[in-house]
Amino acid sequence: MGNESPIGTSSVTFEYTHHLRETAQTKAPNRSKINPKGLPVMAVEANQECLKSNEDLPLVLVHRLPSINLPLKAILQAHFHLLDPADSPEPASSFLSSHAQPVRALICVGYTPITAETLNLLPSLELIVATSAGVDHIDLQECRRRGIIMTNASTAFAEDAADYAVALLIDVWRRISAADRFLHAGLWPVKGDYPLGFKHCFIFFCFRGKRIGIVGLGSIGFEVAKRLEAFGCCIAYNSRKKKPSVPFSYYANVLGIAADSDALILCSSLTEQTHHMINKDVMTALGKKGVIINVGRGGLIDEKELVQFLLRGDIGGAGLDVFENEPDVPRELLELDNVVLSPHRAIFTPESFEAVYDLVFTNLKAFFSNKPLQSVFQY
Ligand SMILES: O=CC(=O)O
Repeated sequence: MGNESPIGTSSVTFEYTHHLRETAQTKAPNRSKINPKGLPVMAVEANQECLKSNEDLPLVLVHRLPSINLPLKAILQAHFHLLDPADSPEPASSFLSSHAQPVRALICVGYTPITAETLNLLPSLELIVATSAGVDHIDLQECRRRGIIMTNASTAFAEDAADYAVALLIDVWRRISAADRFLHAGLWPVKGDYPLGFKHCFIFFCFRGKRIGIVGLGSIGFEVAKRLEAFGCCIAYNSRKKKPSVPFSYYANVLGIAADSDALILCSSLTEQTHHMINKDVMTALGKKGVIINVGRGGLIDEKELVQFLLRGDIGGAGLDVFENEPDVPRELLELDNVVLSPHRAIFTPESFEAVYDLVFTNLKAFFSNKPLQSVFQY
């Protein structure tokens, strides 16, 4: 999720809408104007009124950079007493010191960093609800030490991220973007058919029977597996633990899965343990025809090594939605036809964000009623 507003959907879920309509009708039965976000205007106003009397609602801190919006806020305000330092002229740290001592639950919006210093200002914090799939912007070590529970949005984003990962693989193996550039440049009539081979090597690969190694079989990885199984691929996975209910072959280490795969698809979270897990040795094991797809985080790969492997032809190609120093992309990659690049957009669909609304709302409700949480981050 980028630094711009990550939540820009056109509709909201039934529960929110239902609640808002009810509120709107009670407070102002004659008005039914709809605001641009699809919420009844009166409901939003009614929620603002609620604010005046919402001290009894469960307290939730909104943690966001002022540049990141939370349109969900109007809806949440009807159910929770939201504390949002970004709305106050006070510096965030003094706002937190004076108001946030009793906060037990926090919504972390987008990639707003949560540092140990911020956590120190929140002595009662028990739950972080992240609106992103990745949580590498949060001090995980400190959260673990404090026993803070964290939920992320990977279940909400899983299908869209998986579609994108498969699309990148199709593009790398079937050279769709490269062929598109060839046509856009007007080269078909000049150079003839788009070349099928390069240096004695066929560049288009079919999917049937190809060995796919999924690194990180969480909700996103699992959706990738389902899709590629339907393409006739053989699926294996690497994760911290073997998953007893999963029919795919398990590899305890990434070197082993790389050696036995035609493509590695990275779906893991970035943590201290997974940082640069795709290193020189792993790329060597993957081999000259091997392809890497990354919809996790740039830091999973030693990017400098990746560039060298691609330039030398020591791996077959890459499809990358994420990079180590976004928005900077290594310039060398821009020249390569066996590399498909995308500006961290795998999860950006209105449907995904609608699912995030649901998840955030459901988890906060569950937490304050001592019910089980969804999409709990394991760390
Ligand atoms: O990359 C997207 C996310 O972490 O939500």
